[in-house]
Amino acid sequence: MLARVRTPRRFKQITRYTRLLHAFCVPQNDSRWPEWNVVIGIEVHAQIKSRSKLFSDTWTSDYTLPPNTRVSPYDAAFPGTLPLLNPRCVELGVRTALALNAKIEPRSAFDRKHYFYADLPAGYQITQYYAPLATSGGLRLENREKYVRIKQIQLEQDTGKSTFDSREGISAIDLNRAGTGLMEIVSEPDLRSPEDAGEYVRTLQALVRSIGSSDGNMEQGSLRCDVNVSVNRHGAPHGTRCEIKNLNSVKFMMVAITSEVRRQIDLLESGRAVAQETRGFNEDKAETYSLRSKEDAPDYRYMPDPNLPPLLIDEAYVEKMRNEMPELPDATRARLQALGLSRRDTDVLMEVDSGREVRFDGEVGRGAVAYFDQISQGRDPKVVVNWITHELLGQLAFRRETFSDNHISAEQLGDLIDIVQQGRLTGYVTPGTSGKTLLRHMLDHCSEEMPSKLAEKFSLLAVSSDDSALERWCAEAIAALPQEADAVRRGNDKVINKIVGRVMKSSRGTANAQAVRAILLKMLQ
Ligand SMILES: Nc1ncnc2c1ncn2[C@@H]1O[C@H](COP(=O)(O)OP(=O)(O)OP(=O)(O)O)[C@@H](O)[C@H]1O
Ligand SMILES: [Mg+2]
Ligand SMILES: [Mg+2]
Repeated sequence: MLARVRTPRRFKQITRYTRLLHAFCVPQNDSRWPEWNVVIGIEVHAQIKSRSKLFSDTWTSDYTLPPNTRVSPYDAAFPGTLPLLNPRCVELGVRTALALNAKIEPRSAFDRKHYFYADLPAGYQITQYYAPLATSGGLRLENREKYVRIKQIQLEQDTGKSTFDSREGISAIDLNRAGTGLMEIVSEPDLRSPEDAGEYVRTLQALVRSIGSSDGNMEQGSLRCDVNVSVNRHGAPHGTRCEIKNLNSVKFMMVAITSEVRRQIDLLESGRAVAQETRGFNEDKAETYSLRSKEDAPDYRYMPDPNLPPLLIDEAYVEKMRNEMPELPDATRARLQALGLSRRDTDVLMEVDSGREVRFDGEVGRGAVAYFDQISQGRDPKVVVNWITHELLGQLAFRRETFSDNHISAEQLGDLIDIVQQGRLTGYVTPGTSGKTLLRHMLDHCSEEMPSKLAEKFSLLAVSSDDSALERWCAEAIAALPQEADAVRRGNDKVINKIVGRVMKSSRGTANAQAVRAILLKMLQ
């Protein structure tokens, strides 16, 4: 007989590391480019979700505000104004670094990166170049069994926005965004395909959202990617990289990488070389184009910012942040699956959840996972998830609404699930259908009324056999049908169905026919 041996933890760890090692070293055979290895590293810029900007006390804005309504003299680089570091931005940066398992540097510093552009009034951007906030982290890609190393995380300022009006021939400058805090999260070149890159950005997006450090909204520009791509033949060292700037959708990023890989392979196969350059992406043509070559790369003249002291972070602060960390997506997934939810249901809940608001001051998240957690207290998790993902989300989708439009509270949905599960709903339709009808009614009519009360109002609650209403209806039916009643008394049992029918009619279908029959028989004995 085979003995069952528990796999020691260390062994499991070693297997995992071997797998990781393979991800780095083993050539990937991709049928799209069978002879080539693709190497990708991504710089993600995530806008920090703080109330005020990185170095001024002006409130951060979103794209809906009129231009230049959130600008302080500092943001506009008026002479004599000085930066003052916003501790909230540091806190959210540290939380992000912890979520990425990175090492928080006890001493980091701010530098000036000089370049001239109309949306950068000071002529330099404050960033962390020589000493970043955090280093050597990593992110696990659940669906691709991959671990991507994170080189560093740094804090920096966002720029303003310039829009060129080609008819008038002028540029319009909006400084609302100028000075907003950004986290630049730089990966090592560990990604090997457009799909890896897509999964990496989505996972990172879910992570920053789950800890509330960024909206991570690519369409609105609060998460932007610079993607570095190179190709090499199997076994050869990494090739020369090109950096594609400012991609703001996962889909376009994947298209941009595919097209860039093909361009580089075509160059190399025709005997030419790939020149290191910065490139843009044309969405209409699905092509990348050259912005500037390495030779034209601006000299940023980095220098430490003389107005900002080094940022010192002690272990006690990091420990405090670590203790206050909310549940991270990996842990949430594991917890939900341990409750018996299917992978699909878990994914749906977490996907719907990703737009959630999470605050650290004790307030609970308003997302789908929090909703599920609240309702599943004391109820069957699988039944609850079914009501949320199938019934509720299904009806919301039918109404072209999303989860954030849902106004049914956790208590209300919990109550609805209870009355359906306990078989208290009945009617001419099946209990499940009545439940769905009630749910639809609740979505149509925003109210705080509990479903059990609504069911009572609409006579959808089953009347239990000990209910006095039942006996009253039975007595009334006997009085209304004296001949039939006599027939039953004389032993003609079949006639009782007519009296039962009468009672069911009085109860508008809410009575339990078996119970009615039993009561009638007792009364007519
Ligand atoms: N051979 C390569 N192929 C693809 N990507 C690479 C390669 N070598 C490095 N990279 C990636 O390029 C990126 C370099 O980013 P980093 O911020 O360090 O420097 P940079 O792009 O030169 O500076 P800047 O922040 O000014 O754009 C990293 O994500 C890294 O993983
Ligand atoms: Mg960079
Ligand atoms: Mg770069």
